[in-house]
Amino acid sequence: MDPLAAPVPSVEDLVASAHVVSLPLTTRFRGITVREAVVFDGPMRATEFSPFVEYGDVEASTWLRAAIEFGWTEQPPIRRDSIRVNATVPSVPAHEVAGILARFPGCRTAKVKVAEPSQTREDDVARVRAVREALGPEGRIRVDANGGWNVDEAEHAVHDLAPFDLEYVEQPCANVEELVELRTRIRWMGVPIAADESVRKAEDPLAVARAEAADVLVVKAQPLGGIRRALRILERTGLPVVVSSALDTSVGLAMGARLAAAVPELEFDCGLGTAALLAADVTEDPLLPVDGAVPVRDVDLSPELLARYAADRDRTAWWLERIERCHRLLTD
Ligand SMILES: O=C(O)CCC(=O)C1=CC=C[C@@H](O)[C@@H]1C(=O)O
Ligand SMILES: [Mg+2]
Repeated sequence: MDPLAAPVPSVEDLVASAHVVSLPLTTRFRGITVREAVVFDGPMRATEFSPFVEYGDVEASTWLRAAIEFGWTEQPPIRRDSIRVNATVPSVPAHEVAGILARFPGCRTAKVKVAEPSQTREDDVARVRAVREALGPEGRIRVDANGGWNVDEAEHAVHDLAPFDLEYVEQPCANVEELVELRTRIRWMGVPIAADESVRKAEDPLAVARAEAADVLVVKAQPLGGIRRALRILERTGLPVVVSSALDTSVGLAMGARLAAAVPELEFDCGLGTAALLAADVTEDPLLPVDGAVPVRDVDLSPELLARYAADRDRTAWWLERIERCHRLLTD
């Protein structure tokens, strides 16, 4: 039994407090235009369960553990009450970049999606160039390939993108061995590597640090099983951290902000500004970036918005069954 695991409420309690929503996005992101999520009225605060629909139950049950911990238990002490965030730029054509950045007022850092399978390296270069032009020389730019390159492709891409002055390249290749190889090859270019999927989807989230495959860790509260587990992973690796969202509603973003607030040292801006990519939310007071930061606070659910964006009957039934299966995995 994991000493960090919060007691699991009954499935009846979970289902009774669940609201399944379907929120439109402003821009297509990781192939979706609608974000489905479950938010709960937890006894401590509103909380969220939103593993992507294609994830299996074992992976999704880790996200449920996080939801329960946040909604049903006290949280670790915080060290800051506001978190600087990056703008998140989906794999849009270069001419749409300025419009996206305008949704993230005051953000000095932008994370740019690259390596989209249907696009070319020239598309990536054009998008990153447009971001550099918009942010000016002081801006910080990081790119995220979501493991989309092999080592050679990644080396060429970093070579082409380095002139725009990259803060780091996130998950350039899919696995840890490739990251190690790439890290050796690009060391002379001075572009650090950040690991995301190699932490949040790995059976052993510490493997990437042990292999010295990355310079920075991207951590997300839900996929890592909650704030306490994420903090424990960070403690054990000692690497600098970027806390990021999973394209959550403002409720999940509040969980992420809470994690970012509890981290001992936070030198990088965090990927928690993504409420700006949602065209609708579950609260009247969303966790949108203001002056380049989001506040660390709980979020009040809006009954009116929950009703307006409620998922249809079939999707609601699908999510409630998923909760039941994940609950069984946590209690068996
Ligand atoms: O980090 C950010 O700026 C926002 C979050 C973000 O990019 C992601 C959220 C959810 C799923 C992922 O494909 C993606 C990521 O890979 O980091
Ligand atoms: Mg990522």
